[in-house]
Amino acid sequence: MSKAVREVALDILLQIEKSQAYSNLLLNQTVKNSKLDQRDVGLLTEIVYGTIQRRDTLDYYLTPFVKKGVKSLDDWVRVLLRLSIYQLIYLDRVPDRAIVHEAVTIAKKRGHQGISGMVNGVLRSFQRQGAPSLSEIKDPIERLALEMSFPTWLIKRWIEQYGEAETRAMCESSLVPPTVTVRVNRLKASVEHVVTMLQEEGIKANPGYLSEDAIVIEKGNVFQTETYKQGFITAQDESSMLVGRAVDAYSGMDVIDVCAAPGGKSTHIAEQMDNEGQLLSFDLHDHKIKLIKEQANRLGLTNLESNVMDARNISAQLGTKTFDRVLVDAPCTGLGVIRRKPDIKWTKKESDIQSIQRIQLDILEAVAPHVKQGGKLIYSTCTIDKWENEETVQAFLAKNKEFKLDHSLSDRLPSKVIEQGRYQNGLVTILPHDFQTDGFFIASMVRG
Ligand SMILES: C[S@@+](CC[C@H](N)C(=O)[O-])C[C@H]1O[C@@H](n2cnc3c(N)ncnc32)[C@H](O)[C@@H]1O
Repeated sequence: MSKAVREVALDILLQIEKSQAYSNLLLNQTVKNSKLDQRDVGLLTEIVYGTIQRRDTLDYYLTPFVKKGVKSLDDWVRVLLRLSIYQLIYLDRVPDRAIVHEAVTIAKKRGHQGISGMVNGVLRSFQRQGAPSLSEIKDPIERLALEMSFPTWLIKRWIEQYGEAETRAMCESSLVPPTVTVRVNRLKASVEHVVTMLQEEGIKANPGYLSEDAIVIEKGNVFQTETYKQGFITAQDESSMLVGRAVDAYSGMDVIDVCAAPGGKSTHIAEQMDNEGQLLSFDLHDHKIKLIKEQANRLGLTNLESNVMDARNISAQLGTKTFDRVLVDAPCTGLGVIRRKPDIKWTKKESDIQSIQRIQLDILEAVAPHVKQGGKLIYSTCTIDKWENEETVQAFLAKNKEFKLDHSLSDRLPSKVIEQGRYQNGLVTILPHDFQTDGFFIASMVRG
């Protein structure tokens, strides 16, 4: 049973490494096409995420045991050793003997006698001698980076922006498995009612901690339930739900969401508009529009219309049309959702921040004339990098004097966020460890 799981894990990890495939998408796809049972899926998920999350720490631990150097190993051997060491250190439910035996069996199957002997030798030496201490690393930034398994540039950047304690807390929270949360479709039922419906279908669920629309799923596959299929709920993180509330849209308004796919926030806004008025949901990519439409159909939303558009060319497509609310849930580095997509920390480069900020600013500039006088422009990201957040907003405001920060945003945020001290003058940043949610940034601006 578990031998198959480890081979599948090895293949997924190799694919992520080679083609920079997204871990969550690849894992979901593999699980869908496999015959693995629920327990095996749990183990597979744990090994894949854990090995990516702890990649650099695992390589550091392996270093004294691999004479020719971890980097010079064939990719598959390095990944096999990583995932085996990960299990030896962090998983209690599999006996160490079985972990080593299975690694050696896989090595025999994929390589020659010498390689399986080497894998056996490395893992047995590691068992005997244990992991080398990280305290030998003198440089504090390098030590924290290896301890938490984060790239040094990111640790440095976060320390500059948030200080050492917050950086450590953010890293630690990214190593904890993410919670599954869903948003209740208020057009159909209340949170309490949906919790009962889910319990009747064998799902352990509780009202959310941060968002008034959220339900936290403790146990069970919620996406197989009738409650889900009949459009009572949508998968969404609790901090992401705060964006929909920040938009402050109600029935009869003209609203536009220019970076809308796969539709998490658009469908939330459409629900708050009581399925009335007009919500236009656009995205750059044609194939993603289908996802928005599927969600809107499932949820029974008829006030939402979706189409392809490059937000930077909005005027060419919509002329001079203006809206009461404009949402820019911008493309970003995703540095707030590393807990959910751990590969982000290895694939993003520091230079990506600057190039993505250019796109964010271009989108804001292009949509600004389409905000009605007295209307609101909401800018959100799932990154916590200040350059993509506060700096982007300040740069936009400096050039667009008719916009001001909207201080009424605080009225639409949960009191917990204000008490945490994360709100300031129309801007809010939620760090991943604040409430064990995704990291998020929201700015609300009003056109004078
Ligand atoms: C953070 S995601 C949006 C998530 C979405 N709002 C939700 O809640 O489900 C950013 C989206 O922006 C889209 N995008 C990137 N550049 C764009 C552009 N120039 N114009 C419109 N959409 C763009 C991407 O395809 C991606 O779907």
